[in-house]
Amino acid sequence: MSFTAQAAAPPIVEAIGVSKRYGPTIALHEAQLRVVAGESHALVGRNGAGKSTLVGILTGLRAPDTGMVRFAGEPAPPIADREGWRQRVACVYQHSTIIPDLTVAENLFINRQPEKRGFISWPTLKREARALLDRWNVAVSEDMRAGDLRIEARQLVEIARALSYGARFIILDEPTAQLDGEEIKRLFVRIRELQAAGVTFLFISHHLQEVYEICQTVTVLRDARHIVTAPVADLPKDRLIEAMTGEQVHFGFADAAGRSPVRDAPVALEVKGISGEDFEDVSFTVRKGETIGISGATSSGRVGVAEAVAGLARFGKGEIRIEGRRLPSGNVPAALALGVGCVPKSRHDQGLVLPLSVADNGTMTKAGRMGPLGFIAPRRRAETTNRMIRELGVVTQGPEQPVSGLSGGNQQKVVMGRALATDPSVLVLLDPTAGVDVKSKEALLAVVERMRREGKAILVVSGEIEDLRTCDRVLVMRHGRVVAEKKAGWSDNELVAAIEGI
Ligand SMILES: Nc1ncnc2c1ncn2[C@@H]1O[C@H](COP(=O)(O)OP(=O)(O)OP(=O)(O)O)[C@@H](O)[C@H]1O
Repeated sequence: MSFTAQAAAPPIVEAIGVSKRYGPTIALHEAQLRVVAGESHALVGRNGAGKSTLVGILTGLRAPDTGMVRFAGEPAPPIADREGWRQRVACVYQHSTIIPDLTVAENLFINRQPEKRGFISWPTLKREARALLDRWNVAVSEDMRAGDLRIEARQLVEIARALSYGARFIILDEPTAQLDGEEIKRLFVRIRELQAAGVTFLFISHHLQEVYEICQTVTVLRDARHIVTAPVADLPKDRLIEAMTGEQVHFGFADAAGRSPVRDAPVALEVKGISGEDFEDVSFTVRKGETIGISGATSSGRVGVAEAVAGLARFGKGEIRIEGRRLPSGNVPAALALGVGCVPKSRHDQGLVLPLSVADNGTMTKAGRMGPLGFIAPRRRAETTNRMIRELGVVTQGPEQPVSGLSGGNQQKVVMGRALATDPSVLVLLDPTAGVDVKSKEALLAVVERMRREGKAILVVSGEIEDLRTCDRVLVMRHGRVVAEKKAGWSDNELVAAIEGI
């Protein structure tokens, strides 16, 4: 399409004056979005700005209270017409919609298997799946169990599935959140190829540099409202952040570079030669008042080491001591009892019970400590929860609100609050700021710094530069082993080079 034809054509998708409330919460207020065919369009905003609500409306999962959605100038299908929506739009979520126990081919053609006289024709199914994967250049076997796919491959399979329904507009909801540097580079190559082949993307990310790298246009939502839509080239980073936060801000992430090293404080965490499923012979110590980072690619073994310290994963050889006392392998209650607090990797699968309240989630690790038989006296529960809400700045309607209604950043603050509720001496933080916006990130890292000053020993396991900058030292892992150690003061390039082994 020529540039003038493109400008004249109706947008591939348009949301006009869309509003949505959840009880007293206004999730969207007369919001608008206009995505031109062929572009990659970023949708950004702080946690709770209304992005997921808008995605729900654009994909027909939720009806707006007022306003409308149009696709290529035509009104969207009725909500009940799932097939109609699938032909126009798909969303690849952070949490996969793929069924792990089915093969890739079965996942691609779920509920629309080719039939021969009323029976599913397996050879045809496989053949069609192969053709579909080849057409979109997805190098994945159609016979593979979908649960065994890496996240990167799983995302491509989901994109191919959406394209096979006819949709040429795809929403990517934080697609890079669980990928490492190399994987992100490969994903971006594929996005550009698909874009050249006529696919339009709406890209949601809290990593603003990615917006500049992959998108041509950006829309900012703030407090349920549309703030601005502009070419990314016209909106430099400080103005973009200003649009997101509504204030001129200078972010002050804690930085360990100027701090004098902790030398004589007692060792709180001692890890000696431990080996586990994906790591080998890992040793380090963390003193009270010290923050140590572990970084590396997603498959480097960094998560395994952290989970071993938190009791979430087993280790075979070696030993872990918490203030001198030996930690049994793979035993969460024992880790808690010895004084380990943990922010686990996935706040949905391991962290929070979504239907339960802020108070229930926040005090869960304390049951059994506050009273006999795990019963927590209502007054103590309320005190603990209110303190957490205050100290961590959780934005919530109150202690009894289900955490499912909180934004991502506020959910993460509850996970952090829960890790701190037992007053641990060792804190293990896995990707503590994943999926949270710049300001919540700053707030969470300020809490980490406060905990360090109070004398806790902190282990931060992360791929995020800002998280690692709070650390006195960063251990870099590759293929299950610690291969480098960087003292605070490293440059981004230096650390990335160590992580990627360049
Ligand atoms: N099911 C729900 N029940 C009650 N409130 C909700 C529900 N879903 C969203 N909200 C509220 O609506 C507002 C907008 O939330 P939304 O999830 O759309 O924001 P977001 O921009 O996607 O945030 P994040 O970046 O954290 O994912 C928030 O205040 C949120 O708490």
